[in-house]
Amino acid sequence: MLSSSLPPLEQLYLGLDLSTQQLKCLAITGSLSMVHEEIVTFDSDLPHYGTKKGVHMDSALNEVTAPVAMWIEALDLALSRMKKAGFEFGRVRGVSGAGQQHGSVFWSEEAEGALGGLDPGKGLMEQLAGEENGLGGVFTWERSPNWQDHSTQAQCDAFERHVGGEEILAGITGSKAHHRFTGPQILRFYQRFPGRYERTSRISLVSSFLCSLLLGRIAPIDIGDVCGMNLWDMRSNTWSQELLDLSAPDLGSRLGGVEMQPGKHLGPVSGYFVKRFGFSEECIITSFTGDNPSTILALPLRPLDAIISLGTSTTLLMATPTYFPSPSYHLFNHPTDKGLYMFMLCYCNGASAREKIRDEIISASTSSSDPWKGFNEKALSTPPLGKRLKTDDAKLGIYFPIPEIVPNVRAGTWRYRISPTGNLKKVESFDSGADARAIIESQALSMRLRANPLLSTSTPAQPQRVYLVGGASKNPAITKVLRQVLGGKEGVYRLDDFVAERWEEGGRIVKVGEGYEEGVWERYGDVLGAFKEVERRIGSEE
Ligand SMILES: Nc1ncnc2c1ncn2[C@@H]1O[C@H](COP(=O)(O)OP(=O)(O)O)[C@@H](O)[C@H]1O
Ligand SMILES: O=C(CO)[C@@H](O)[C@H](O)COP(=O)(O)O
Repeated sequence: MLSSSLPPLEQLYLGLDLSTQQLKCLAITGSLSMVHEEIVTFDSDLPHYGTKKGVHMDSALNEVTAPVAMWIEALDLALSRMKKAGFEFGRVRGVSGAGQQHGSVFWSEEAEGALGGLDPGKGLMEQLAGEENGLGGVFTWERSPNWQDHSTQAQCDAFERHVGGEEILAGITGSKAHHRFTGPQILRFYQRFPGRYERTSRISLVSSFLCSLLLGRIAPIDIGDVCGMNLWDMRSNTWSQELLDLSAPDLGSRLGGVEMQPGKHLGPVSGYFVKRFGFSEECIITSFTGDNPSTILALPLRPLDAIISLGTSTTLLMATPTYFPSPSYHLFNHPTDKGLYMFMLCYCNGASAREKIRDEIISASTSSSDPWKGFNEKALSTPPLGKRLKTDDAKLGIYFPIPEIVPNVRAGTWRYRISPTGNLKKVESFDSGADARAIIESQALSMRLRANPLLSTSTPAQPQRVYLVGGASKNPAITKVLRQVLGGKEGVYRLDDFVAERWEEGGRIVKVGEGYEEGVWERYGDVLGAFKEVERRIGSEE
């Protein structure tokens, strides 16, 4: 928690982020200086939900969900802590926010009445959440499917079969069918719980759910986040009626309208927050969007600039004016700029995969106050591809402790050696330095391979600038290997503070190094074909 004294009457703006592991709440001034930060970490602050890294996993069903009550309690807790710390809610002029993408929340017909009639004498939990699992009549399911869920293969197949294949679905919705996308998830919900679906009157995304709590009525889904559902026709910017019909009866009315106007003022904050926390009646709630669309708004991206978010998921984001859909990546509507699209790659095996390898190769006895020290030393003392001499084999390792999205394969670890003549050989183990380096290299090689269609409009096929954000962006070994593999003509930068002073770069972004290292980038280019072949072999093992 960080608080500082404010000049009198300075107006404030609040930003909320409901991500996988935490609810973050930042208060900034009109000149974008941060004055307060409140973080509720689900596992440690709300341990009674029993989540691990914010979710419950049922490996037998490949199911990953989060308790909706936990999110409601997190909002209660964050705002209560701020009030206790003396935060002046009355100065807040506007609130917006972001949510982890794809997750859905199922409201009953009691929801609108409950949201609009909250008693300021009581907490949110006791009014919106019933006894059983914390939820009563307001929700028809106490859980929300998480983006790491892999339980919807049959439903994804149905989506692609229905339109004539993954290419066609990607053409319509900007993405092929993905397990985590809301359309296939709703189809599974309807098939498993037809009675609950029948009692569902509205369905929100995580972003519009959080917005609804503050607005005191169910908020529309936003134009960027809607593209993570496999239900939105990107060509006409309308719901795809054939995909709605495939998913569940009368789905359109349950999803409601989509907010087409970016950053729209949806209305004043609900009276509940005025009376309970002291918000001004004039405080405006604007559209909330997905966490990735909102990340792209943190920077004035130019063509071929890329943002890589190294959080629970790894995502690579770029802005592009061309709608060129492919099953290999996602295209979303840009959340604020009509006519621009957000290119995205999203990997499940980001932070947790790196942590797992770190814990496997670094014994407890060598642990220091920095849990990454040993891992970093090993990664940095190993040459690119674990290859010291020209006559050595190159080493490629793929580490997916949980099933992966890109490519869509089961959990597992695969290690291959590539001989100087290009022959691939599967092996059981590498030395620990090669493992440390290979996990970062393979995550970066996968991004390079898939971003190539967009990047190859320039020579060499590298991003202009690479901006790194999220938990691992402060790790020097991870950032070094990433820039060696991906390049970056104008260098690689880390955002020290998302909230820049009206985008004055000085002091807010830190150059972590040149992107392009002559000779090294080319060496990684030489193994891209072998990397693709390894992925093909892994896929055909299924
Ligand atoms: N110094 C570090 N080196 C590598 N990884 C780190 C470091 N610090 C934090 N992380 C990783 O960052 C992850 C959390 O990232 P964050 O962006 O806060 O997550 P979220 O996806 O919830 O927004 C943790 O799971 C951890 O593995
Ligand atoms: O599924 C995706 C994007 O498609 C994820 O990026 C989620 O949006 C959650 O992200 P984090 O919790 O890692 O920020």
